[in-house]
Amino acid sequence: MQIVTAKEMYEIDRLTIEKGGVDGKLLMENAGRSIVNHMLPIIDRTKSILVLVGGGNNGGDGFVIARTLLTDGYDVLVVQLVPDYKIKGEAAYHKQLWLNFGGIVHVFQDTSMIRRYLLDADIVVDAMLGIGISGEVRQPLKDVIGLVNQVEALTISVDIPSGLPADEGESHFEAVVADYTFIVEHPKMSLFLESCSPFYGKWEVVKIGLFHSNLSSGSRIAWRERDVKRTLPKRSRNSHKGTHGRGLVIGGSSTMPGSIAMTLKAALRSGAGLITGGTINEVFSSIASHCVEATYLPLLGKAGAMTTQPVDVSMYNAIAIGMGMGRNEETAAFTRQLVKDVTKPILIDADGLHHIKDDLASISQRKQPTILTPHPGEMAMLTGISVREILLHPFEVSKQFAYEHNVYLVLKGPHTIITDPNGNQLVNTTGNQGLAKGGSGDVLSGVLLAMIMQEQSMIEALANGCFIHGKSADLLISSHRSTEDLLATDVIDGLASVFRTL
Ligand SMILES: NC(=O)C1=CN([C@@H]2O[C@H](COP(=O)(O)OP(=O)(O)OC[C@H]3O[C@@H](n4cnc5c(N)ncnc54)[C@H](O)[C@@H]3O)[C@@H](O)[C@H]2O)[C@@H](O)CC1
Ligand SMILES: [K+]
Repeated sequence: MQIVTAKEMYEIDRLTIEKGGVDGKLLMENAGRSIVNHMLPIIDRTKSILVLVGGGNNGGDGFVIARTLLTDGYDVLVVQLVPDYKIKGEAAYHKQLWLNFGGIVHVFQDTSMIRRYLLDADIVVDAMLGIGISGEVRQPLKDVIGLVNQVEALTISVDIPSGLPADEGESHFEAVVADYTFIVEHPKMSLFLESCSPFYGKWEVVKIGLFHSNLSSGSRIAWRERDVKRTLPKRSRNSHKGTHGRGLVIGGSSTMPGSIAMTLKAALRSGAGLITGGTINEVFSSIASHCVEATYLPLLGKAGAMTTQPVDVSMYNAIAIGMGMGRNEETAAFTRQLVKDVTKPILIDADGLHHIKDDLASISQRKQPTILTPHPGEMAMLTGISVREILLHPFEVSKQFAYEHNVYLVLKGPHTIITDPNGNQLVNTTGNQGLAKGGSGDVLSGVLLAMIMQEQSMIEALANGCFIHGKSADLLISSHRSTEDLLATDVIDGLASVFRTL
């Protein structure tokens, strides 16, 4: 499922009309009809429906929706929020059809009129503004959006909640808070932004028959279960423990022994053949009994943390480093040296990210993949860009960083964005707020390590790992856990139910 900017959406629309020869009026008919088909299961025939239409093609979709519902016997009222002369082109065509079919258009007079209609409506269809919005919402739409958000009626937005930007980078907006949004053909970027996604409510994508096109701006794809099923390597009956690779996890310190234990266990539960924990004696003795399936590589410690030393990694296929290792200077020097020397794929998380912060230049020289897995706070530390700015432009910030430093970047959050060094991006579609807890990242690193060790394209391996991790949390929340009590270790236990369905 391709994620688009407004500009890309218009480009696909243009190609469909010019190259595909599909009339724009037909696309609008398809959009309105598809949306009604998706609405039917959630609307009741006895309810009264108010369709609010604006002056662009989003409003045109609104006229199609109104006509389709009217001919199906629904009680529909249309309020046009702009004067007649503003309705042009395909929208004017569909307005005329609405009138031909016996529909009435109530033209906006004042907000008290809207307030009255809203109070009488059970369902509001928001077709005021789509992806064509520019700048801050003007009056009277601004007030109307405010009123829509005050009433109890079920609000269904067409394509995008009115007022919401389609792209990243906008911080000031006033928008409809929808209960449902039926998105035309491709999710817009804002669906995956922390500041915008809550406005969408529940959402579904409706197909209207647009041209398939490869955009020049690189791929940006929402990664779903069907993608995981298609790309996740199947375990062969003939495989042995070495087939699925040997992984090494380096981390842990006397005050944080649990982190590495979770990473080891998560990697083993995600199909890793052989996993070794590289850690200091104090950690090893406290966790070995919790994770008996792993083997251990003793590392030299000083004051409860790792110190500089050579490590032979020749027998491992991939390495994860950083979890719970602490931030002292010797551990940092050890991490930097190891990352520089190792000629294997290496995933760096948590404290490891702090250690390599000032050595990103040598990271970009590495010949084997480097995977960095920061949350926004760590991303801010790595880039010097504020968390606020990162959350405002996560796609662009990720792309630039991955390209500049030649890394695979997993920017964690409610919609984790995975970016490869060429700027291709996959966005995870699983997970819930129960994962916003200590230990979640350690578990994710383990799942990702197991994925990296199996034969998959690197970006797909990372996206599959994020999907599986989030899905485990989702399944637990939908059965016997809550977002409050969910623990990182529960997510490890939940992996079984995810793998059973993939
Ligand atoms: N492939 C496509 O792109 C298709 C798009 N369709 C619909 O068309 C929409 C895009 O249509 P348009 O490009 O006409 O744009 P919109 O319908 O989103 O908005 C354009 C209208 O809003 C007004 N406007 C812009 N900024 C404003 C602001 N800040 N305050 C108040 N009014 C403002 C403009 O004056 C114009 O009248 C999509 O969101 C979708 O719903 C569908 O009809 C089917 C095909
Ligand atoms: K809308």
